[in-house]
Amino acid sequence: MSGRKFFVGGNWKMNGNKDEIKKIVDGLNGAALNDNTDIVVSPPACYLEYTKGLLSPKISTAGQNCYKVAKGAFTGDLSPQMLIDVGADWVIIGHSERRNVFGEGDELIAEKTAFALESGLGVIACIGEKLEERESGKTEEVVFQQTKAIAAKVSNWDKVVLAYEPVWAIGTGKTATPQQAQDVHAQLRKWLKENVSESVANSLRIIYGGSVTGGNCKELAQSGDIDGFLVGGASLKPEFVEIINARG
Ligand SMILES: O=C(COP(=O)(O)O)NO
Repeated sequence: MSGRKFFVGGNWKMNGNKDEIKKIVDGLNGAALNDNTDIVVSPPACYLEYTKGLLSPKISTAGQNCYKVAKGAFTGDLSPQMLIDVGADWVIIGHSERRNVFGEGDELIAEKTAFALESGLGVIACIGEKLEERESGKTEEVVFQQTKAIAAKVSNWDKVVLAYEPVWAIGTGKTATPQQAQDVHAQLRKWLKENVSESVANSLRIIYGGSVTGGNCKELAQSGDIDGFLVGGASLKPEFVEIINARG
């Protein structure tokens, strides 16, 4: 195997309330979870401190986004410092919903990634192509461009996890096949070796997201360049335990 520790994140998106979060966390705290997996859950920001207070220490929390400065006149946004203040160790940046719903571009995502890292957070940096880009053979061009923008601003990759999330697989039930995902992950690792360093290419966790379930996670986890998952819908359900334990 790669020697890279398996990483599973649960992106709860804009879902949940205190009662529902308590039920989810009770389920996770009561489950037998693989010690060889880094586990992170990402509730809406307003529930981060509440969730952290309920969680077993085996599970970390992540923000779903943050801005690129520590404070200021940015109504509605929040900073890496605020996420750290409420116990988060990680932040998801550049999710396709931030790109395609809220119009965040590669440059801003790269700047936010760099500042979050400098502030002490780990970053789950998201990339992925749209269906029309895959169908026109532009998958590699798109994900390389997204990664290149991040690489231009990031000097220390130790606390970066790269999440390949094809937009056409997010929330659709149309999961990439293990071969499709493995192919892109391998190409990304090759790009990193050629454009960043062999050390970063070998050590960076590249995780897959897009309709991962308890039913497909084990097959996906058998691919050598798939180092874990970023899970949406299924992370709100008991099957998230199976996904955490996919690489037993
Ligand atoms: O957005 C996702 C994936 O969502 P789904 O698992 O619901 O496809 N991860 O960040």
